[in-house]
Amino acid sequence: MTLSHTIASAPGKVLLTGGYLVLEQQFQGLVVGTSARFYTIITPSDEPGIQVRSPQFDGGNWHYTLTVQPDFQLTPSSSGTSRNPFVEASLRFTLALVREKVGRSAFGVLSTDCIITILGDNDFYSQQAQLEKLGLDSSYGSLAGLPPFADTMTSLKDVHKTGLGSSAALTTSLVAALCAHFKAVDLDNQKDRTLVHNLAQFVHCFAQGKVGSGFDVSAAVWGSHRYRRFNPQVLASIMDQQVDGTLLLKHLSADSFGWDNEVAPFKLPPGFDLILADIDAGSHTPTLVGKVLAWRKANPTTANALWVELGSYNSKVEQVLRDLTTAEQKEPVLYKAVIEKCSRHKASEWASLPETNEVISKMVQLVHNFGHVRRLLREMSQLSEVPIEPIEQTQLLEACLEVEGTVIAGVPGAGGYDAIFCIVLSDKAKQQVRQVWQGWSALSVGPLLSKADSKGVTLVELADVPGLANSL
Ligand SMILES: Nc1ncnc2c1ncn2[C@@H]1O[C@H](COP(=O)(O)OP(=O)(O)OP(=O)(O)O)[C@@H](O)[C@H]1O
Ligand SMILES: C[C@@](O)(CCOP(=O)(O)O)CC(=O)O
Repeated sequence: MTLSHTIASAPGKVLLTGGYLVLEQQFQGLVVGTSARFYTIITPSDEPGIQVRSPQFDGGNWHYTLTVQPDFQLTPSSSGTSRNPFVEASLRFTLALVREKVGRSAFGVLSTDCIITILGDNDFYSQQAQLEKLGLDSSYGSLAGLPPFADTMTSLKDVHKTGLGSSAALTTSLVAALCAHFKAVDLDNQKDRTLVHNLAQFVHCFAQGKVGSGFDVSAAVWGSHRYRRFNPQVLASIMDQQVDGTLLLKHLSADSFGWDNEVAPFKLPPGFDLILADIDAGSHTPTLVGKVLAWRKANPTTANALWVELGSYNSKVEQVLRDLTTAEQKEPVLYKAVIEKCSRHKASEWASLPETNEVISKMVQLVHNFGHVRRLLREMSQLSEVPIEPIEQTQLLEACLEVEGTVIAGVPGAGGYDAIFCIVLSDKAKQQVRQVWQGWSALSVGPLLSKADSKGVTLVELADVPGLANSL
């Protein structure tokens, strides 16, 4: 039987609230999907084996041989550092599970010879080399002029990533594309989507060598949502290279016992635009996380109180954002007028505007609650001596908040010197914030093109995505 090509796409993420806390089931995080996405294209081939290409990278080529008799085995032809753990784990475990799901005899008649092309939106990686080659600065306009899926002119090992979650979006798009290509799932079916989620979490954890919080894979599958993690035990028991398809299907199916993660859909309120910047200084997230957790362990009483207070302000931020969405549905005219009005003033001035109404008071509460979130993150920084919102970032965020129409400015995820996000109310504010970034000399601040996009993993057609066909 021959199959035509299949393309699956999954988004990147920004963790607005819940950094560090989402590692624990007791707490939740607010994660927003990005318009930057990964695409996996599977094309049947006459050449034997599975060839995987990442044309944006030097050395982005891997070849695998799959045998099913006498044992199911995936053998990579590359070795050592040139192997790609995320691609390899996606292929090994997804194909094993697919074979079990579609039935061994049905799988036996399918050809698995194919070419798999992996493409990530430019926003996932620093575009500095392309911009320099073209003699362009790193402004928003220059970035927007680059071709889609531009060559990074470096290897995956050396590329500067921007923190949108490339490995999670890659894993999710590859797992979903394989499942869909071999007709093991229908992504419109909730249980099948849950299977894709559980499998992508397993693959991602296996490839990174530990069970993490999983919010990045969750965002790649479900898009924007309020996230509560799964019990890590659900994966710990099957984290084994030798795990077979039967066991995988049993543990990863939607009905399987133990999956207690929560996904509550979420969208930014109308008129709220998310903009992002990559900070060139960068931080090593695992080091930050390791130090914060070590401090938490050594100081349980202080840390617990801080975690609980921060968790409560994180929830308040989410609730006000939800209330604003409801207010827009109930009173669209008033809501629009308030957004208009607030876009012409600094957030610090909103509390003293002469008008009083429910929407303005929600806007003021949002600013107030997010101020507390940042205060508590700075307290965490000071107590643990980890630069989560370091002073250089505080100064930049405060400058962004001086722009009329900026609602929120913060460090996403684990914080550090990696990135910042702002939520603004107008195009003018967007431009002005980007001007602040461009003129900022204390840190090198590079804008990203991404917007918020709440859509999770999907199948797409070649013609629907500019640049996709040219990259094949
Ligand atoms: N385009 C790609 N093609 C193939 N593999 C990729 C691609 N992009 C990322 N990867 C895989 O993901 C790995 C990077 O994962 P890692 O966990 O280090 O970063 P990350 O936390 O996902 O980064 P970020 O959030 O900054 O994007 C790469 O080493 C590679 O194995
Ligand atoms: C600190 C942490 O909660 C968030 C890290 O997020 P990011 O990779 O910085 O987006 C760790 C995690 O959940 O993986």
